[in-house]
Amino acid sequence: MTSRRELLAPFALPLAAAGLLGALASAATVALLATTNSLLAQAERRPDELAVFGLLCLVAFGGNALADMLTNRAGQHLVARLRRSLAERILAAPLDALERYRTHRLMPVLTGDIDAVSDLAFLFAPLAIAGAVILGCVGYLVWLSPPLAFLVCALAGAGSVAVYATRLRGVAGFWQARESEDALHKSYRTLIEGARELRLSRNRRSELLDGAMAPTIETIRRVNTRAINVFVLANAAGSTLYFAVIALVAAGGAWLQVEDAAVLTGTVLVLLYMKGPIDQIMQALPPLVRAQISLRRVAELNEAFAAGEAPGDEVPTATSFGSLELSGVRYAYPAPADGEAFALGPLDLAVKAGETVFVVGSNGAGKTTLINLLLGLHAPQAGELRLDGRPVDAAGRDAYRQTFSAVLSDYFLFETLPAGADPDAARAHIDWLGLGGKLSVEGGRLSTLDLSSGQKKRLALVHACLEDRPVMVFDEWAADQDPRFRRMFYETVLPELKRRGRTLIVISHDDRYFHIADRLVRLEAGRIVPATAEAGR
Ligand SMILES: Nc1ncnc2c1ncn2[C@@H]1O[C@H](COP(=O)(O)OP(=O)(O)OP(=O)(O)O)[C@@H](O)[C@H]1O
Repeated sequence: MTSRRELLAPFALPLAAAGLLGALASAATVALLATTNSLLAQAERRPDELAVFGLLCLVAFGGNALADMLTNRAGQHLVARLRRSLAERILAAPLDALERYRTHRLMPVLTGDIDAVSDLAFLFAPLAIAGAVILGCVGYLVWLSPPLAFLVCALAGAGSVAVYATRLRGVAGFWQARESEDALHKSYRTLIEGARELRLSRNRRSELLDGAMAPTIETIRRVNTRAINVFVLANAAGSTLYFAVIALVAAGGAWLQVEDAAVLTGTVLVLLYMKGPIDQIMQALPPLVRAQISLRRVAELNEAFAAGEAPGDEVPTATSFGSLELSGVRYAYPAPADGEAFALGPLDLAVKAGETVFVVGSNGAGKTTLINLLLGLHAPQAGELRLDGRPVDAAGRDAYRQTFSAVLSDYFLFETLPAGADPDAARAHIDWLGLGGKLSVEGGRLSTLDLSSGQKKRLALVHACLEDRPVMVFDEWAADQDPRFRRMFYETVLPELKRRGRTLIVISHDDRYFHIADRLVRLEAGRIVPATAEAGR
């Protein structure tokens, strides 16, 4: 709740100003109605009354337009601010928190919910104006005839209570549909990311379409139809009730002892006019409810990533780096529902500047988990990580990570060169890794990323080489290289990087090349075990 208030707080002032302007415009509108009624009742039009009429038109127009423009501006600012602040929070979030949240839950919030929240602001001025017009109209009705005004208010009050109760039922429906939309997003991801596998398997296709997507789509259709029908029913009932009130007023004037014809015509005129703002409020309810739900989701996301990592400023340089150390470090993944969690450690490991360390071991032994801890991507749950003898805490973790350049096993390839990279150096590295005829460097960008998987991996290595970082980490880099480039990686690239003074941490299954390492670190079931003397032969 606090978070929702925090999100909207900066917009309270412009929205309040818009509300005031809206109220001014509404007062002018009600005055216009009164003037119209008195002009209709007179045989002759006085010039001063016509001038007042013109002036009121101007105030109503100006107030309405300004109020709408103010809320539009506040709404656009709100969306821009939410987009930026959520992106910042996601970038600063610890990786574990991001992995726990899951992409299929993240994307609908970043795309749909932020836009829906802006409806709150866009709807504010029209609703404030509509509300003020209704209030003004009621005031005018009371002035015309208190008994008639009382009748109108009693019937309208009863109608509002009925509409509010129905609205609560509709809200529950929208909330249910929103949960299903997350499931739909998960299926969309499978649809796109599993495109090839789905084309190879009819069974998987029908499993996805008929088994997962169709029931979800159907649930959303059913729930949304029902929720909107509830709103529509409430609106229709409100409209009918409204005409019943007008009929009562028209026919029952005598019964209420209203003798003045101008009072009766005035009341009917105001009632007819009031129908517009009342309908406007009714129409705005569904988007308003959706916006409230979206705001709750945005606030949840904001809260989930509230504990971001502070970007420290002390970044080690290639010359200043001395060593990194893990001491008594443990890390366990959350336990799956039907099994035991994998736990790494406790383990101790020190890597000194200029060393080439190979991390080896069987599948699932914990090599990537160890690398994620060394890179500062996961925080140790026990023990300590040290850089040059100094413990790395949460505040220093982002700066610590700037020590490394890495090509991870599920790496992401950027289209642009690393900031500050020399294009000539980039071209030299591209040629060195056999990509010369495949792509070029134009204004800090790579001409294409349409490459084979082995070529993409070489390009990721180019990026890593261009970053001037003291420690380089490779997670099974050579796994998808042909024998020539695999050999080149171990016998040419790694020795060259070592010659340049880089510290190298390499996850490898290529036991033919273990002798390239200064030292082997062997992992088995999450623990470091003594390595045989294969390294540095
Ligand atoms: N995100 C995760 N959540 C839960 N458990 C995980 C997660 N990632 C990995 N694991 C578990 O941790 C164990 C170690 O995984 P890790 O990726 O570190 O192994 P590895 O030695 O790099 O294996 P490989 O040689 O196959 O790449 C595995 O048994 C796996 O089940």
